[in-house]
Formats: sequence, structure tokens, C-alpha cells
Amino acid sequence: KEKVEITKEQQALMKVIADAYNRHQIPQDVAKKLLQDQYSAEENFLLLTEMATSQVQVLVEFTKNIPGFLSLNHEDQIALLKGSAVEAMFLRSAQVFSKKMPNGHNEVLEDRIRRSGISEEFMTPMFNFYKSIGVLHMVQEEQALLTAITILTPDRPYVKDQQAVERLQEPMLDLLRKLCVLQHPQKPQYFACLLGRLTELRTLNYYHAEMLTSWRMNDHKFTPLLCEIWDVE
Ligand SMILES: Cc1cc(Cl)ccc1OCc1nc2ccc(F)cc2n1[C@H](C(=O)NC1CCCCC1)C1CCCCC1
Repeated sequence: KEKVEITKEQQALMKVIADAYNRHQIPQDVAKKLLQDQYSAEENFLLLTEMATSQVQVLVEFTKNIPGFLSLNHEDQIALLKGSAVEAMFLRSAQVFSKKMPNGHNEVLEDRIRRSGISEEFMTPMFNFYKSIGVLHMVQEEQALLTAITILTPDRPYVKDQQAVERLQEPMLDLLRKLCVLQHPQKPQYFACLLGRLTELRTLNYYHAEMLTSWRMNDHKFTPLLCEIWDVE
């Protein structure tokens, strides 16, 4: 039986990433807001663009705290953020969706999202992903590392120095692997399962532009920041 040990520097890395992630949490208020009232497709779309815009700003702050990120080539820093923002958004949405709420609230939230204006065809892949994240019951550290690993994906479009990104991603993957063994000793496949979620996340990336343009309303308006991040307009 392999004796897994987290080294001193891995403990330090975990603290930096977890603190950065906790400091830059999107307030849970989007779920609360959705539970408060039923909104029109237009209001829901506006809510999404507001939440998504603030999520991107939060993501940039989190990313700047990843050790070594600011030493990467500047164009590569942008390419990594642009390439991972949508996945980080869905990952964050899944974490918000999976938070246990008082009786019946999770069902109401799902219903509000189902009727928000997103086209029917995207509901299944989106909720399948949310449920597959929910059943993992990830701890905060795992969520933070998984987000950092998503951002540090070397094979994003236009990344020039992929090796430099791999050198930053590898220690995160090694730390996450150890954390999974320590946190979920009864689930030896847990780490592999987490990485499998990142593959599912990429498929949602593929749908995102169409999810937005097919939102059940006319005249979809996006903020300039979202035009940069979402392949729209
Ligand atoms: C992330 C995303 C991308 C595309 Cl293209 C389409 C859709 C989408 O989010 C769906 C989605 N899944 C959710 C699960 C739980 C939840 F509380 C809100 C959720 N949302 C949307 C949202 O506010 N997401 C933000 C969450 C915080 C981080 C930034 C994003 C609300 C917008 C209002 C109409 C009901 C859906």
C-alpha cells in the first residue's frame, strides 16, 4: 500500500491556491436570486451576463495568484484565460448548483434554470455535468486545484510555450492526486474521475456560443469583456 505524503512545499502551494480561491468566490447570491423570483428570459439573460462578467474578473484575480503564472509569456497568459474562462464558468456553476440547500430549494433552482431561456437541447448535457460534479462531493481544496488545473491547460489555442504551462500544471496535478488519495481513501478511482470531469467540461465549451445565441429572446446584448470570452458577436 503506497504511503502518500504531502510535502512541505505542497502544503504551501495548497494554502496559496485555496486562499486565492476562497478570496475570489462569486457570492452564492445568484442561486438566492434565482430562488427569490421567476424572471423573464430577458432578465435571466441579463443576470447571466452580469454574473459571467464578474466571474471573469474574479477568475483573473485567482489566476494571478497561481505561482509562476505571471512569469509566463504575456500572450500565453491571455490565451490561457481566454481558453479556460467558459469552462471555469461551468465548473463554478456546477459547484453553486451542487451546494446542499434547505429542503426543496435545489429542485426549485433546477426548475428556474430549466425555464430560464436556455434552449432545451442544452439542458441534458449541462445538468448531466452538474450532477456528475455533485456526486463527487468535492472539498474546497479540490475545487480550487481543479480550477487552477483547468486554467493551466497547455493545449489551449494560441499558447506558444506549452512546456512552460505543463511545468506549472504538473505540480497541481500531483498535489490533487495526493489530496484525492488522502480525502477519499475508499475511492481509488476518485482522481481519475475528477480528470474525467475536465473532459466533460470541454464538451460544454463546445456548446456555449450556441447556448447564448439560442437564448429564447431577440437582440442578445453582451458586454465587451464577454464578447472577448464568449465566441459571440
Ligand atoms: C455558465 C453558463 C454559460 C452559458 Cl454559455 C450558459 C449558461 C451558463 O450558466 C447556466 C447556469 N447554471 C447554473 C447553476 C447554478 C446557478 F446558481 C446558476 C447557474 N447558471 C446561470 C448563472 O448565473 N451562471 C453563473 C454562475 C456563477 C458563475 C458565472 C455563471 C443562470 C443565469 C440566469 C438564468 C439561469 C441560469
